[in-house]
Amino acid sequence: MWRRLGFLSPAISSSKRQNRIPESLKLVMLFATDAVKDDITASRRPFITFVLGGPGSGKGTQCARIASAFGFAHLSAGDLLREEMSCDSKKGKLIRDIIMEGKIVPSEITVHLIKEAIMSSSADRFLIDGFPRSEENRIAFETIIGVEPNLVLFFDCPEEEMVKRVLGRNQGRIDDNIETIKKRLKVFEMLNLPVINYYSAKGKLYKINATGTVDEIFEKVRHLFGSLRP
Ligand SMILES: Nc1ncnc2c1ncn2[C@@H]1O[C@H](COP(=O)(O)OP(=O)(O)OP(=O)(O)O)[C@@H](O)[C@H]1O
Ligand SMILES: Nc1ccn([C@@H]2O[C@H](COP(=O)(O)O)[C@@H](O)[C@H]2O)c(=O)n1
Ligand SMILES: [Mg+2]
Repeated sequence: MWRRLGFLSPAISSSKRQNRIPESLKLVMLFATDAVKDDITASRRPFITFVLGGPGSGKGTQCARIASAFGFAHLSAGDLLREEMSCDSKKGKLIRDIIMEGKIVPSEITVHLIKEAIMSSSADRFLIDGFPRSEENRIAFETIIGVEPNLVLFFDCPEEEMVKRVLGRNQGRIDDNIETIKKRLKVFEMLNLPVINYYSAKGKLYKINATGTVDEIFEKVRHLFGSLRP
């Protein structure tokens, strides 16, 4: 039924290079006192599921189904960034440039947006879609928000299928073109797989074969969530 993911082998050896924490994030972490963390955890301890997978693996599609079937609030890191990107500001332009390049936006920006979204919601369970995309993302979330995910879902999909899906998406996204997709796939392998391996080693990762129809994949997801008591 559910396979806990064993250690993934590809492209992990270079992950150590990616674990460097930028000075700006170190400062944020220094000031992420208990008082700040208490914003979210003082009155409640929400059930948090991180949803991971390569570009076009079906994260957003399955999250929408899970949200409506199991009462989760769905927060997509990419959607939050795209909303911020549409602001005519220096930060908006920075986000736009990074998304165009398929790179990862500085963690303090993304974690701040997620934190605001959690705080302005009354939900007690969240799907955080497309996050953490890197070890830096993961460490920033744990430090600033002060909680770990209860569960991590990984939609495992062959590259060829992901490329086909993204190119057929047709939602006007600035990163849905073949040049950016190639870069996003590289970034996924370099930066996101180490995070997936980290949660696998912690026994929190559930890997789902993301080939097949939306309904077939959701059947597997439904089985998992149906067995949880969040
Ligand atoms: N199982 C599936 N079979 C065929 N097409 C699918 C399937 N799941 C999703 N799609 C389609 O593939 C495209 C990408 O799906 P989706 O947006 O859910 O992926 P994603 O993982 O959120 O991607 P991204 O990381 O780029 O946001 C969408 O057009 C969606 O309708
Ligand atoms: N944690 C994240 C999530 C996303 N990004 C940037 O947004 C792009 C689109 O994300 P999707 O999840 O909607 O595919 C992604 O390629 C990144 O450029 C990010 O930086 N950090
Ligand atoms: Mg998505």
